Amino acid sequence: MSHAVQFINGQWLAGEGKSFSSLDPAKNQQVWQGQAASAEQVDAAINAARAAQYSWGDLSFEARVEVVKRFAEQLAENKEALALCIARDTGKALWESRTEVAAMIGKVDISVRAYEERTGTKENPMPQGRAFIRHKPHGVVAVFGPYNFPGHLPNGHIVPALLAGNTVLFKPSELTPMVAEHTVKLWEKAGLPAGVLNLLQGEVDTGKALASHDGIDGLFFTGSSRTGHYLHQQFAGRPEKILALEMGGNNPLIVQDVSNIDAAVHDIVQSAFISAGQRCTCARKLFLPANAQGDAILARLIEVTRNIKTGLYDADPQPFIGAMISVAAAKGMRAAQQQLVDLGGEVLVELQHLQSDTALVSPGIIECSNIKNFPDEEHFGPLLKVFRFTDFDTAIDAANNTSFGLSAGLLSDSQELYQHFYRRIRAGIVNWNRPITGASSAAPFGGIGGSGNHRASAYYAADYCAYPVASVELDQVSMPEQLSPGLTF
Ligand SMILES: NC(=O)c1ccc[n+]([C@@H]2O[C@H](COP(=O)([O-])OP(=O)(O)OC[C@H]3O[C@@H](n4cnc5c(N)ncnc54)[C@H](O)[C@@H]3O)[C@@H](O)[C@H]2O)c1
Ligand SMILES: O=CCC[C@H](NC(=O)CCC(=O)O)C(=O)O
Repeated sequence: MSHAVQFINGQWLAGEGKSFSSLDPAKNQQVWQGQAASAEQVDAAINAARAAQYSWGDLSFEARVEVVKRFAEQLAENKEALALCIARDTGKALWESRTEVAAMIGKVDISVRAYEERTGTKENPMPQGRAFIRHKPHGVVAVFGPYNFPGHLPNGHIVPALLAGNTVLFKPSELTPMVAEHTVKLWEKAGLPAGVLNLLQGEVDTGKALASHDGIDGLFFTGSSRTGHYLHQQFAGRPEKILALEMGGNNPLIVQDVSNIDAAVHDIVQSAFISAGQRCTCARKLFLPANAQGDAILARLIEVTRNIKTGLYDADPQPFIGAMISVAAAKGMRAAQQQLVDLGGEVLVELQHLQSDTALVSPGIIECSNIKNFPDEEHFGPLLKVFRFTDFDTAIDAANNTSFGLSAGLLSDSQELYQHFYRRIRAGIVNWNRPITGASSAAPFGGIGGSGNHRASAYYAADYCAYPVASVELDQVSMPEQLSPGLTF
């Protein structure tokens, strides 16, 4: 009998579509198998969400907060099991999976604060009556999640959407279905009413059936710029449906005038190689001065990078990075490295595919200063490209020479240099002497250019989960103190 992996209208059901599975990319073992949701099941889930929306949205905000806080309690009670689930579905080291679960728990209180601050109710005095600004939910929204933070990032849409009174159709990445199932079971234990959150597991066909369905009022997406642009085109001509796109990056990190070389190298490594380079905010391009200090930083970076431990998510001691999401992703990084060599890049540390039947790779560094027309592509893995510069503004111009604009950073002892960098750099996250990964949930999280559509997530997710309603109200209809000219009563 097929595994009941779809959660529709409060019931766990087997999918009616194609069978698919998830492999533990570190151990090359199947950890999950199920059938995708069919178009008919997508339709049924949307109908269930629509049927549940009025009663969910009619609850007081406080009542919705109670349910969401019970979910946070479930996360806390099950944090180790969920962390192991994330590690097995993604390959990421357990120490890091635990931080992802912690981010999921922290998301709840932050989202409650954000809702109240960004979309709460405000009353303003007026001569006759009362003026209010309130917010209302869009209705039925679809949430699409990526594979790299399969718990935390869909959670960053689902929690604010539910708090605002929306009902949700959740379409997780087909690469991490086990995490999605585990998370939705915790929502079920938290007592969400039937139909409020529906899980639609499947591959692209399921995603297309959901995204193209006229029964959704909006779609909140985290994933690649390729898919995001596809969805943006699909929603063209449908301004009545809200679309929030959180997409990729091709992020620069510039270093100039640092006195602590080890600290600079630490922040470069933390920016480029954490999560095996599978974070949207990872540093992809490192700009180093073409001088003795730049040489010293590069030499130390090469030495530290060669000693980075890659390993199984449950190894003891823990590795810095675990496996990438799939063998295909690992091969893709090798191909990207070769493409850059063919364009004139020089391998300083070779990105190696450590075990051909797993996704374990070691991080790589490639000197790309001599590559003309450097490809503006996101290589979503642990491959750092190095560029040497002699003029700081030229480095900033090169850093801005991208269609993306998610994260950027400067490592420098000079505040003046940072103020100049801050004024010139184009990105939604701009850091100084801190890694450019690890953004706070208590701040807006979004990029410009091909990294987003001006709907920042995290603390600003509340903004796209509800629409404003301005009202002027009087307890009884009554005549104004003074009639307008030309009126006779
Ligand atoms: N900006 C951010 O907040 C952020 C965060 C994490 C990851 N990302 C980006 O996400 C990417 C990695 O995630 P991914 O590979 O899972 O992204 P992806 O675009 O391949 O998939 C994301 C989701 O979209 C679905 N999907 C894919 N193609 C679709 C289609 N044609 N129609 C409908 N649905 C479709 C997938 O099933 C999945 O649920 C990287 O580019 C990374 O930079 C961005
Ligand atoms: O992979 C993409 C970025 C992951 C992470 N960013 C966040 O967690 C943003 C905060 C939030 O969405 O709550 C990072 O910056 O490393």
